[in-house]
Amino acid sequence: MAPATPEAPQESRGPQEPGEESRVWSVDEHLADILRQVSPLEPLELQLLDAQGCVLTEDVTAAVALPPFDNSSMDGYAVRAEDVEGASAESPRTLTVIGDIAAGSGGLPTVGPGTAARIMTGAPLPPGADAVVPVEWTDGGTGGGPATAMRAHSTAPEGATGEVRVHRPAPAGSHVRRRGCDVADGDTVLRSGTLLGPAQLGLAAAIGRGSVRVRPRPRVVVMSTGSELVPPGTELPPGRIHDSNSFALTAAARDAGALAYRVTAVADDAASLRAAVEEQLIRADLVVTSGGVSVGAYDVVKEAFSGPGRGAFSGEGPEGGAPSGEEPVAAGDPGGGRGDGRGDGAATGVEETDPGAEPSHTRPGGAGTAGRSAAGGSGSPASAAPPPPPADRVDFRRLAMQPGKPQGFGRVGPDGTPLLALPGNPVSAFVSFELFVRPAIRALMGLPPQGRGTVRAVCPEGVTSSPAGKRQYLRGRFADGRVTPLGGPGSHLMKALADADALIVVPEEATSVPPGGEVDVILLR
Ligand SMILES: Nc1nc2c(c(=O)[nH]1)N[C@H]1C(S)=C(S)[C@@H](COP(=O)(O)OP(=O)(O)OC[C@H]3O[C@@H](n4cnc5c(N)ncnc54)[C@H](O)[C@@H]3O)O[C@H]1N2
Ligand code: MOO
Repeated sequence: MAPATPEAPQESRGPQEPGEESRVWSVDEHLADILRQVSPLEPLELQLLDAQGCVLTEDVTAAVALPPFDNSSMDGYAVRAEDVEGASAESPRTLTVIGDIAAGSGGLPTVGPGTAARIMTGAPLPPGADAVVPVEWTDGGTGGGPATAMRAHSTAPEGATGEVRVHRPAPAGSHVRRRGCDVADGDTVLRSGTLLGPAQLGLAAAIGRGSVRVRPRPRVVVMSTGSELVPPGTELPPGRIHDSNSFALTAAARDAGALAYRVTAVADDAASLRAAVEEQLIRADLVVTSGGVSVGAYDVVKEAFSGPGRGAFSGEGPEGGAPSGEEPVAAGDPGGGRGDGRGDGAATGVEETDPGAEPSHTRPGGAGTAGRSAAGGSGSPASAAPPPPPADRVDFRRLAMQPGKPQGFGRVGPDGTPLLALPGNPVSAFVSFELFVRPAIRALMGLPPQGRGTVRAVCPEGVTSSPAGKRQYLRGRFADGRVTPLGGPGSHLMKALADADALIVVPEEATSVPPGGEVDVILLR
C-alpha cells in the first residue's frame, strides 16, 4: 500500500497547466496531493451517541472515581469478616439480618457484631461491614441447606429480616469492589486522538460525561454520472444499465466512518452536473463522483470541471449572493456562503437515499469556511482572517495504476470542498475509493490516512501478466498467509469483487508474479 506521507510532485494552485494532463502520476503522488489539501474538520461538542466513530480532541478526565463507592460484587450478605471466621457447613455462623440494601440505596444500616445486611450486586457496602458472603454460601435465611438464590423481595419480604446461617468464611475485602479501583478521581481516562467506539463511549458515560469534543463525521456526497444509468428496482431499457457505483461508494463511505448521501445519477450534461454538485455543497465536506473522467466525447465530469475553473460557483450559490471564489469567505459571515448546518442540508432537485440519523449539531461559525479550519482548531469561529478559499479547480490525471487510471481531484465552491472524481468502471471506482477516498475521509476525521491492513502473502498461483509501469490491484481471497486471485483484471468484473476480501498489489516494476511468489495484500475486511 502507498506510504502514509508520500511527496507530492507539485503545488496545485492555479488552473491546470497545458500538458499537465499528459503526465502520468504515481498512486503515491496522487494520494499525497489529496492529503495535502484535506484538513481535519473543526471539532464540535457532540452528545455521546452522536460521537460514535469520531476522534476525540480533548483529554477526558474523571470527575468521579469508578466505582464511586465501595460496593458488593455479589448478591449476598454484608458481614464483619471476623463474625464468619471458621464458618463451615458443619459449623455455620448464625447472624441476625438487619435489612436489605438494594443497588441505588442511600440510607444504609450499620452492620454491628453478630449482624448482617442482605445486599445486592452493585449496592453500597454498609458501614461496619468489611466483606460480602455470596448467598450460595448461606442458607438464604431459610433455615435449610445451601441456597441457590435469594427469594424475591416482592413475594418473600421476610428475607430482609430474621436469621441467616453462613457456611463459609469471607476474609475482609471479599466480594467488595473498592471505590476508585477502576478509575481514581482526576484520572485521564481517554486521550485526545482516541477513536470513540462502544467501550470508550461507555466509559465516558460512566464518569458522567454527557457530551465530548470530537471531530465530526465527514459528510460525503456521492454522485454517479452517466446517461446510461437507471436506478436499481426499475426495468432496464435497451442499452441501459443499473447504477451500482453510487450504492457501492455510499456504502464504502459509511464503512469508512462518514455520513454519506447518495444522489441520483446525473446525466451526461455538464451544466446539470455542475448545478447538482453546487446544490450539494451545502451539506458536503467531500464530494465523490463516478464516471465521466476518461477521454470519451461524453465524459461529463471532466467537461464540467475542466477549463478555467476559477470562481466557477461564485454568485450562484443556493442561498444566492455567494461570494466570488476569489474572495476570502469569513467564518461566521452569514452572507459568506453556505449555512453549513449539519442535518439541514437537504438539497433539492435531486433524489437521495435516507442518509440515516444525523447528529443534531451545527458547525461553529455556522457558515463559510468554518467547517474546514486547519487541524487542531479550538472550534470557536476563527478570529483571525481565514485563508482565502482556493480557486475552483479539478485536475484530471492519468495514474500509473490498473484499474483506476483516469482520476480527478480538486476543490470546488466557496469553501474549497474537496472533490474526488473516480472512474466509472465499477471495480475502478471501488479500488479508487480504497486508495484515495478512504484516506481522505480519515484525514477529515483526524485519523491516520491508512485504514486498511496490508500483509505479505504467498500467491501459490502467481500472476501471469501485469502491465509494465503500472501498479496493479487484483481482487483476491486471503487465508492463512496465502492469497488467490479472483476473476482477472477486468474492471467490470463485479462478482469477483464481491467475492474478494483482499486486493493483491503487483508493483509497477513487475510484469508477473511467479507461482509461489510473495505479494503485498490489502485486506478489505
Ligand atoms: N480511448 C480510451 N478509452 C478509455 C480509456 C482510455 O485511456 N482511452 N480508459 C479506460 C479506463 S481505464 C476507464 S477506468 C474508463 C473510465 O471511464 P469514465 O470514468 O469516463 O467512465 P464512464 O465512461 O462513464 O464509464 C465507464 C464504464 O463504467 C460504467 N459505469 C459508469 N458509471 C457507472 C455506475 N454508476 N454504475 C455502474 N456502472 C457504471 C459505464 O457504463 C461504462 O461501462 O474509461 C476507459 N476508456
Ligand atoms: O483504469 Mo480503468 O480503471 O482500468 O478500468
